[in-house]
Amino acid sequence: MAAGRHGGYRGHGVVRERELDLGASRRSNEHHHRHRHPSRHRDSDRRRDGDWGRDRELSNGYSHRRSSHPPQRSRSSGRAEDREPGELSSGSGSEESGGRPLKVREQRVNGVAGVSREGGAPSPIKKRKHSPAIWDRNGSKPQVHDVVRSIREVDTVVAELPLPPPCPLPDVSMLASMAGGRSPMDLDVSVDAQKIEQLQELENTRIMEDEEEYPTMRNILTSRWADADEEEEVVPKKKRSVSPVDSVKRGSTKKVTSPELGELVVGKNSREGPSRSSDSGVVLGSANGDLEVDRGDYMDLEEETGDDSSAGRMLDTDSESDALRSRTPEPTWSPRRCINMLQGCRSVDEFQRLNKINEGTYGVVFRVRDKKTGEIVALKKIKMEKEREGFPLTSLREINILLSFHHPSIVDVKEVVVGSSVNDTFMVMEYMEHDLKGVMETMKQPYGQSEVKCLMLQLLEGVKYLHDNWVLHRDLKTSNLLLNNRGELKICDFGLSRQYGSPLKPYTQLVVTLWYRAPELLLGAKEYSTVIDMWSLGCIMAELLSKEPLFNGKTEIDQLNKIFKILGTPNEQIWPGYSKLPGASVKFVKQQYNRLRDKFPAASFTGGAILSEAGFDLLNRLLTYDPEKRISADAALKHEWFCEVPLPKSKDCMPTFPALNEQDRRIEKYMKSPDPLEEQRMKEQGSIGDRGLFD
Ligand SMILES: Nc1ncnc2c1ncn2[C@@H]1O[C@H](COP(=O)(O)OP(=O)(O)OP(=O)(O)O)[C@@H](O)[C@H]1O
Repeated sequence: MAAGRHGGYRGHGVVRERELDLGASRRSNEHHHRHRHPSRHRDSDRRRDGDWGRDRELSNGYSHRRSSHPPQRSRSSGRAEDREPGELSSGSGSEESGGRPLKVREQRVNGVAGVSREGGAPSPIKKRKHSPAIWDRNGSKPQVHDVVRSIREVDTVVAELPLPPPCPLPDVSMLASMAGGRSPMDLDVSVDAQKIEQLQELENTRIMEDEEEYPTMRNILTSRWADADEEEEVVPKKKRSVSPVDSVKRGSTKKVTSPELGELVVGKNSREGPSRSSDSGVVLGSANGDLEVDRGDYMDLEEETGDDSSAGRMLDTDSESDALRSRTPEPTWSPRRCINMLQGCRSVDEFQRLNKINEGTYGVVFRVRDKKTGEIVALKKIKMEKEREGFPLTSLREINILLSFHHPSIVDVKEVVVGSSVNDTFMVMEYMEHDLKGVMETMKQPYGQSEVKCLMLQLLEGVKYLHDNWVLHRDLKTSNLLLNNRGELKICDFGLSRQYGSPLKPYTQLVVTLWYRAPELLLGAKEYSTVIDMWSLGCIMAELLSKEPLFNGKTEIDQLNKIFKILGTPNEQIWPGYSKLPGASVKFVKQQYNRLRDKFPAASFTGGAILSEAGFDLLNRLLTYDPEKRISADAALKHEWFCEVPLPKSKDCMPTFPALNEQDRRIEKYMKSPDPLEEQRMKEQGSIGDRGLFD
């Protein structure tokens, strides 16, 4: 099975030969070129992005002899304004459509899923979601100093909004009708939509229940994507710890609190570790001194002490929060509601366990056989917080996104199944033989350029699809990229993903595994968008080419130093706005620009990673310091590198490997970047020697 249909594992000692696989490449290039680069696209791309063939200075500060590339359209003035956030589109939201979601038809280009613009054919999966931006229309942001007024305003705002009414608590009859008395396996696409609705209801129910607990914290009750406005909430303050980010911004007079960069506010039993979400419990200090909260972060958390009221559970008491607290009803969460929501799902007993694939921070993944159909699938058991009853909201988000999104580069979630209790909930996913991290650890030589192109194209297609649909993945890394022996790459693990809206809002910085975390996050930027994912893609591209993580820092400071060492220390000139970032006040050693080419030369006599001029240009664009200038997924897909020899390898010709996921994974001995939650836990336990940038 692991050998795939190629009759055996293709070894990886012939990388360079593969580069010369020009026959297939040429064919696929013609095809690729026809579909991916029709002249009208190229013209418009050039108009927008400039001709990258002329001399220019790279936006990460490196002077480079290729062409100047004018800054891309401003992220705030591009798609974000043109298209209503939350509008689901599988197409490329390019300028040709004025940024509106295009009606597209998916097609395979060189074995890689692509999209083409289609005049009128509606996308079968086009779907409108409720936009977080809707909630911003008044531009009002509740202030900490006026919590009581905010409470009233929240009520008013909620009453005004043209969104669906608050979802009723689910009941058995609703669920019975949802399931239609049939197995979820029998459900067709329309019923699938019902399942998604059900998940949305459940997510909303959780939000509502939290609202019941914290009525003053929530101003969005009904939107499935309500959490996207996470930081608009107003929370009474409690000084748990002081963030150097805030110190930098506000000096020593700060009144409100922010945990340290990415600090996780843990539940009542901190020894049990943080909540399911990396976002969970993260409190952000806003520039104006108000306290802003990452919405989802409260969902799964319990009070720190039993006698704390829920509204003030993470925060120090002051008179406002006391007043607030006195109005706060006791938590009313009932696990029964969750159980009800899961009725109609098949039982996990209908699957035969074959082996445990891997255990991540948030779930355990098993390889199983569907007893009914014989199909091999992956089951991800959702880890529940021990400290609190209830279904983790972030797991709901992950299920919700994965059930909603269908794309060849995104792992397909088929259904949700349950065990004997609500604590045993599983996502049934298509089974993939490997993840990219595991594959690279077993490879003797790194991928060649044509293979990297094949993988990067698939990855970019998936990321473009997410961004077009207003979702940030926020944890792109090699272990979250699954591979099968048909050469297909799929993005998984949407545990940290989140919808974003326009205008940009502050989000928690504690996202993205350290090694793949964008510099603006490391430096404490509170507003970020899709380009944080693009930085991760740059790190992944470099890792594919060299088989080594590009920046493997141990702490935030170490990570920044590693980045600066290779790309140079940024300054206001190459990154306008840099000096205003909280972390920029730290005196970093001045490093010269830009040593990336040393790592990826155009030719190598030692068998090291090589990268053409165009490939290097793309890598530089992905690793551009200034987020405004960093390349988008859409533009990256059209990059010249994918059109030059060696052409992207077709998926069918990609190397195959023994299926790692058919064995229980050994304890990982490999260098591993802690994920954001793990990182937080280590910080709390003091096991990161070199404290973080803002500690
Ligand atoms: N559909 C799948 N098929 C095969 N293996 C999978 C599948 N989904 C996940 N895995 C394996 O399980 C691992 C963990 O999965 P996932 O990243 O979804 O869990 P997690 O708990 O969120 O992990 P993390 O700690 O990295 O955030 C993946 O790296 C991959 O090796």
